Formats: sequence, structure tokens, C-alpha cells
Amino acid sequence: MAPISIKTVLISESVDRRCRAILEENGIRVTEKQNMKKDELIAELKDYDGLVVRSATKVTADVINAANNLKIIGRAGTGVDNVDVDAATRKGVIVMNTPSGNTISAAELTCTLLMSLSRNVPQAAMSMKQGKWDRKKFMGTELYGKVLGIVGLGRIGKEVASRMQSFGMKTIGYDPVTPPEVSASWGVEQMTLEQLWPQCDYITVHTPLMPSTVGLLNDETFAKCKKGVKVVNCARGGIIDEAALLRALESGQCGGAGLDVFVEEPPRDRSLVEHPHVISCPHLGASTEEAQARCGEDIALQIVNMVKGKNLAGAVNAQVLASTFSKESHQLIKLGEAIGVVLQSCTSSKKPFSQVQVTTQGDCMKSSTGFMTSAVLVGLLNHDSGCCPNLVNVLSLATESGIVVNQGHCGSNGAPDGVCRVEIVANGSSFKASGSLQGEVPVLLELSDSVFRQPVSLTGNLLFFKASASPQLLSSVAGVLATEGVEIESFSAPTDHTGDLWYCVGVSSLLQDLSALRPLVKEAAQVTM
Ligand SMILES: NC(=O)C1=CN([C@@H]2O[C@H](COP(=O)(O)OP(=O)(O)OC[C@H]3O[C@@H](n4cnc5c(N)ncnc54)[C@H](O)[C@@H]3O)[C@@H](O)[C@H]2O)C=CC1
Ligand SMILES: O=C(O)C(=O)COP(=O)(O)O
Repeated sequence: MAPISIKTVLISESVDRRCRAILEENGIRVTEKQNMKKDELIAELKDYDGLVVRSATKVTADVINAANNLKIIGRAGTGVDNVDVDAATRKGVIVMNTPSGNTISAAELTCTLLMSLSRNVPQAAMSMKQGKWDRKKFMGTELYGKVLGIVGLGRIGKEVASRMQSFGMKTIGYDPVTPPEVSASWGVEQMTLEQLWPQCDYITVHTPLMPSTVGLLNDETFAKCKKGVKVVNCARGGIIDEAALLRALESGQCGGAGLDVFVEEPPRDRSLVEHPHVISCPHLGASTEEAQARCGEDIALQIVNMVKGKNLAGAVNAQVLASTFSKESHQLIKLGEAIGVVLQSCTSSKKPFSQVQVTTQGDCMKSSTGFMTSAVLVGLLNHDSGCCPNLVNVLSLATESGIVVNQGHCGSNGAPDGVCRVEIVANGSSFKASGSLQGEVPVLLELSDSVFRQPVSLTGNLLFFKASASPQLLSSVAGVLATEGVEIESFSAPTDHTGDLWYCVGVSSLLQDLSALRPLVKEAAQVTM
């Protein structure tokens, strides 16, 4: 892929100074501006190519849609729920995070809250500060021998498990993705949530916030738990339903909660924070010097490596891009886009497209099918008014336009290796094109039923026309072009000579108006590559 140019970055939160330093060392201008209201952020962001945030900046659809230069949103941390990733994808903006930089810190805070819940440390410390010496009130329980349920066995869940095992806790858990044998290898027995709830003395949640995890612990599931169960949420506010938690605390069904995160941050409703059995922190899971240094450094390096065309790490919405960071793939993307452009120009009177099928052929294209499909779509949709397709957003743009996209790969079976075949359906008719690389140059091998004798080099100005073969065809076309002051630089004719077929000439400049060709040809289109 052509390197993405990022010249200016806005950092809208307190991100470790290494982030700014690394970006600036690599020629990127950085502005740091914190605590902006939404309108200020919208006004400020229009001048930037990149935005770096933590969890407090709400990068909503209206912020993204107003930021016409924005190419990347970097999250110096894990959760991207404060970023409207779908809106960013539609706008062609890459969203990337640094998912492992703060794992240990979040796991350590979780363990701290579990331990504090078992021994009432924060409440005891407060009472000491008030001059008291209350040994009876803060009687605790051991963690040893107790059961800890871990919901979400990803990076943080795993680290919490191994730490709490060293206290002699039995760790059980649930995760729809992590295989049971994997979690068993780090001492967590997996089971269904129905089986898990009644067994736990403590429950800690470590999932992302998404529709399936909102309210995982609610009135119904609290009722299935042991009376007095203690819960910790160091993941995202709302995974434990806040109203249900308050009710469970008041009824004694829940014996205590450690909360680092809230649905609204800071929470205006203080009922949970002020509850005597709740200990809470102002979203401190990642607030350690080490985690911030890692996340700040990681996000800056990831952006710099992407800008330099080295690799794409941490992208959450642009997986197709990750495999495009090689010289070979740059040329293949050019090929895909060029085939798309040719097809869109030669069928422009027949739009809209309803289907696009992209097939890569031969072993050397095996891992290219995904990005070739996106590249072809970029070429096909490039001229649609109001949409700026790129490899990040083009699949969603195509789906939104009702285009059915299919992709596949086939062996070459004796046919040439390294060919990209495209078939589109527009207004019920099918059109095909295929191309490949000759050296580094993208060439067109076929267009509809015309197989070119001399592959068309997809560079410069190209004039395509459909006509029936005749000995005078080229000289007549050349005559019209000469009248318009346009020189022919190359000519590709089809191998076949029957019926109406496509021809292509490389020209010194595009014609002002194609109508001069109309008496000679059935259809004509011109493109600049
Ligand atoms: N409090 C803080 O400052 C911090 C909070 N976090 C939050 O912690 C959470 C976990 O982070 P990581 O462990 O790094 O993420 P991860 O992606 O490594 O792990 C999340 C796990 O949750 C699982 N999961 C998804 N849906 C589930 C469901 N319905 N039930 C059970 N498991 C489900 C996934 O399969 C995955 O294994 C995230 O929400 C992240 O934003 C992360 C760092 C700091
Ligand atoms: O990384 C995460 O998911 C976090 O919640 C940390 O958030 P923060 O960077 O401290 O605002």
C-alpha cells in the first residue's frame, strides 16, 4: 500500500511524553490540547491527520465526520469503546490501539481491589485517618480456598488468574473464544455462566463492552450467585449493571464491589461510590508509569511504522491493510485499482453495479485475495460522487450501496499464475476484466470478450473503444485523434476479430470530448492511471 501520510497529530489527553517525542523525531508535528469540549474538538481536529486519545475523549460519529483530513485515530490503551469505530471505518479512518501495554497494570489493580474487598483496607484506612482504632468493624475473610470467577479470559483475565492462584484461590471462568484447554493450561477451568454464577465467592469481569456484555451481571444473574458474592469491574462500566449492583448491595446478595470504571465517568450519580461496601477508583487501571510509558511509546511507534510503510500493527478496523505492507503488494493494489477504474469507465453508462466477483489465480496471489478485492472496489467506486473510497472503508461503502461482493482464489491449472479476474454485474449484464503484473507494471489482459494480443499497460492516458474489426479502424481513430491534437503512443487489439470488441490506445492526452469518435465506435471511455 502507498504509505499513509501523517504530518500532524493532535493528542487530546494526558499521554506519556514519549509519544510526542517519537512522533516529532519522525517529522510529525504534534499539538497537545486536553479537556476540550466536543465543539472545540471538532473545530480543532479539522487541521490534523491523526488523533491520539485515551478513554476520556469521545470520538463520536459527528467528530469523525467533521474531520476531513483525519486518517488515523490512535488509542494509547486497550478499549476503543470511546471511538465510533463503525463511523471511522465508513470514513476510511484507521483506528488502532495498543492492547498489551496496560495489561499488567489493569490486572494488578484488579488484584488490589479483590484483596481490598477481602480485608476492607480502604475503609480501615479512612477510619484510621478519622482518628479511630476499630478492629472489630473491619473483620475480613481469607482469599485462600475461595472461588474466583473470571468472566473474559483474554490478556487481563489470564494475568489476574495466575496472580490470584498464588493466594490459593480456585479460578474458574467463561470466555466464548478462548478454548477451554488453553485456559486450563493456566489453571482456569471453563464452564457455562449458568454453572459459574452459583460457585463464586468473587467475580471479576474482563471483557470488552459490547452488546453481548452489557449487563452480564444483572438482577437475574445476581440472584443466581452465592449470597454475599463480591464483584470487581476493572473493565468497562455497564458490564455489571449499576442499578442491579446497587440493589444487590442493599439486599446483601452482593457483599461488596470494587469498581474502577463507570457507565458515566466521572459518575454524577454517586450512590454506588458512596455505598459503604463499595471501594472505587477513578478509572486507574492503566494509570501506572510503566503502562503509560508502554502505551505512549507503542502508539507512536505504530503510527510511525505505518507512515514509513513498514507494517501495520494494532489496527482494529483495517485488517485488510495489514497484509499490504510489501513492495509486491503495492503493485498488486495498483493493479486491482486500475482494473476497477477500467471497468467503471467502460461500464459507466450501465451503472449501478449490483455484484462484484474478484478471483485471484495462482499460488503467488493466494494471500492477496482480500486486499485485491478491496483495491478493485476502490477503482470501481472512485468516481461515485460523495464517496472517497480507500482500503479501509470500501467494503462497507459497497455494502451500503447494495453491491454484493464475492471473492475467491483458484489454482492456475496450467493458466497463467498471478492473475486477478474481476466480473461485475451492472443493470443485469455481466462485464469481465483480468490483469496481472508484468515485472512491476500492471497490465490488462482481457476486457469483456476481448483478449488483448498485446497486454494493455495500465499507465498514463488510455482510450478504450468498442468497435467491429476493420482494416481502417486504427487509421480512422488516429485521424480523429490527430484532429484533436492527440497522439497515439501504443495500441492493443484483441486476438479475435469477430463482432464488437474492445481496443485500447495509449494517448498523449485525453480527448476533450469523446463524441468525435462516435461515428467510428460503439462505445468509448478514457482514463488516466
Ligand atoms: N480499567 C482500565 O484502566 C483498563 C480496562 N481495560 C479493559 O479491560 C477489558 C479487557 O481487556 P483485555 O483483557 O486486554 O482484552 P482481551 O481482548 O484480551 O480479552 C477480552 C476477552 O473477553 C472475551 N469475551 C468477549 N465477549 C465475552 C462474553 N460475552 N463473555 C465472556 N468473555 C467474553 C473475549 O473472547 C476475550 O478473550 C477491556 O474492556 C478493556 O477495555 C483494559 C486496560 C485498562
Ligand atoms: O486501556 C483501556 O481500556 C483503559 O481503560 C485505560 O484507559 P485510560 O487510558 O487510562 O484512559
